[in-house]
Amino acid sequence: MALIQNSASLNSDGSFASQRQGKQCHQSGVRAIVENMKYRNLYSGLQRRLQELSQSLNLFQYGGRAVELVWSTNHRLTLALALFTLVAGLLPGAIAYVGKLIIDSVVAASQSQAVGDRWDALGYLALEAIAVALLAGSKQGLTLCQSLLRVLLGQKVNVLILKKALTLDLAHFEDSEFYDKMTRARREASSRPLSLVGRTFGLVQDSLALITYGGLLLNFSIGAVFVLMLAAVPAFIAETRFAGQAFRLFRWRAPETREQTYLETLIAREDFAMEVKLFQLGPLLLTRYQEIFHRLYDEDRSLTIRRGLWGYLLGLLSTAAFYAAYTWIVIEAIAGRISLGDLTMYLVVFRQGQTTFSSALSSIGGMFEDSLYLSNLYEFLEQEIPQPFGAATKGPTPGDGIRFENVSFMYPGNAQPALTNISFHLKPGEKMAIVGENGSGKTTLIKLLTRLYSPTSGRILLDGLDLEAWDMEVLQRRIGVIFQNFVRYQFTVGENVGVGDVEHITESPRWEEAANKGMALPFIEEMTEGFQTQLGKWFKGGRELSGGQWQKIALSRAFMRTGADILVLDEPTSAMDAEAEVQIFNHFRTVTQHQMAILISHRFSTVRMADWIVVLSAGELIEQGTHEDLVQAGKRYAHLFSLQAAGYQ
Ligand SMILES: Nc1ncnc2c1ncn2[C@@H]1O[C@H](COP(=O)(O)OP(=O)(O)OP(=O)(O)O)[C@@H](O)[C@H]1O
Repeated sequence: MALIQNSASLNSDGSFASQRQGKQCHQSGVRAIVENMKYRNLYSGLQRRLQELSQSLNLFQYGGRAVELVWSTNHRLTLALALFTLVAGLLPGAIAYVGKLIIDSVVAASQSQAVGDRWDALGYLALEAIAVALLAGSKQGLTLCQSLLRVLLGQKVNVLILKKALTLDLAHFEDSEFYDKMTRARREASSRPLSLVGRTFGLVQDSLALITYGGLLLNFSIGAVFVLMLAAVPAFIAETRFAGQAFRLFRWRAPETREQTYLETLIAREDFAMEVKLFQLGPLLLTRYQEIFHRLYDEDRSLTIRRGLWGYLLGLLSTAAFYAAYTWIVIEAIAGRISLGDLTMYLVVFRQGQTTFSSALSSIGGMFEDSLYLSNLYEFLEQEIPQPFGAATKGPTPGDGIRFENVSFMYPGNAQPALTNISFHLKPGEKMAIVGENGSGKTTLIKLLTRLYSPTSGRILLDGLDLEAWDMEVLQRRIGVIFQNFVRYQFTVGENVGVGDVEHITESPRWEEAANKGMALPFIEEMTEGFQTQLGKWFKGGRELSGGQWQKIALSRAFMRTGADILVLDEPTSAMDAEAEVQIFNHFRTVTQHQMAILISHRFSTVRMADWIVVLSAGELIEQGTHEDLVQAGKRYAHLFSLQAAGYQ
């Protein structure tokens, strides 16, 4: 910028000088700007590269964390792994050295023909055989430890992930990025950590071998060792950079991978099969799946080709350095300055050094890939989850019931509030119905009441105390709830009812009582295995229920919480026949006499039985009162009621 200003002032000053002078000044100013830009570009390019490199190098820290993880999984196996790595790393150098001793002693023995020299040669031979046997043993030991650790570690990481998942809020499950992290973590839980450990130890082993080779070469020339190490640097940097790029690619494409997984699920899962078949969606879904694959494959191919090409070219540099040093050694041997044994040892060192070197390079590449996984795993495990802070087990005015005071709520990421300024009071023993068109906020209101979400503003009070101040467990014990999308567990009938109160999940008398209240008992008793009948089709002998029967099971589940004084039913009878519905509600009133109940329904025949009705529209409470009041008022409720009544005439 300074230069641009400078050049401008030169031009304006130039009005006093000759035109030529002005032109010269202008030209030199432009040249300076161009030079400056070049340096700046070069500098920022260099800075970017360094940043990329340091980001890539940062990933190495996960090697340490992986070792920690393995250590905490099983101390003994980790120690054994380290020991075998050490032995497998040091022995190749020792074997090369013993090889030299064998040749030298053979040459000496053939020249002297002395018995002692012959025994020396045979002794070295035996030593080499022992070392080779040890090496094979340590490699086998490594494989053994790794297979055992793989199983233990897979289990440990899976449990860590699942434990964390249990602490998550509902909002986390709805956050697609976070959900991505969790699915990726789960997908590769059993293989990646150990693979990283295997590669970290592999790298240590290769490095040890390279160091011992270097040590052997040191006798020959320190310069040669230095040149060989220097020649390895470009290949190392290139590998690190490409692995870093692969990492970034992996992160960017998370949404595509998720889409692929989703398409796989649609095509291959039993719950979607019926609709996919009937709508003939199969070919369309498969084409989409393949398109995503080809897009990803094109990116992968280009990176893989560049990585391979650069790896080969830069590898050639180290090969050239190797062979230059090798030629030097051969010349020294011809000149008789080193022994035949030395020559053979260096030959082994060079040959094995090359293989070890390329194996170390591929370990580094692999370590990066594994580190990506671990960085994702740790990001998931270390995500802070704010814990509910309330600890109260009772409110200041027991028997006050539930109060909503100016409650508003907006879902994270939404532009419109789902609820605005909702206020009402529900007293103990009262039955309240919520009505409103689709999307008016009925289910959201229930989610706030059950504390799956907290209001954006306003308060919800139970017994005069804000829900936020209640101990979460105590609060949840007081509420029995079924949502419209309740879970159809692939468990037995009894357990499907029992999950409503996990502390009594296996108590069959309770199942029976709850199933009776939920009106599921008659059809359960008709099944040959009764409460022991396996439900769903995932497991052998499983039986499928009708939609209405499932709803009765879910309703019974809500009745498992005998201590609950609040019952929340979100469209509990939508799949039931008309007779069952009437029966259920008459029955419902008698079994919930002292409980508060909140009921969401689109059927006015049900709604009219409530003591109090709340009408929602676009997130606002537009009317409330008894059925008779609201019909008389002649507003929205009366209109909807008469519409539905007309449909039955
Ligand atoms: N998890 C969510 N994330 C973001 N927005 C949501 C979420 N769930 C619901 N919404 C939005 O909040 C509004 C209210 O939804 P809600 O499910 O409470 O309606 P509802 O009255 O229960 O509808 P229905 O009668 O169809 O069950 C809708 O506009 C909906 O799009």
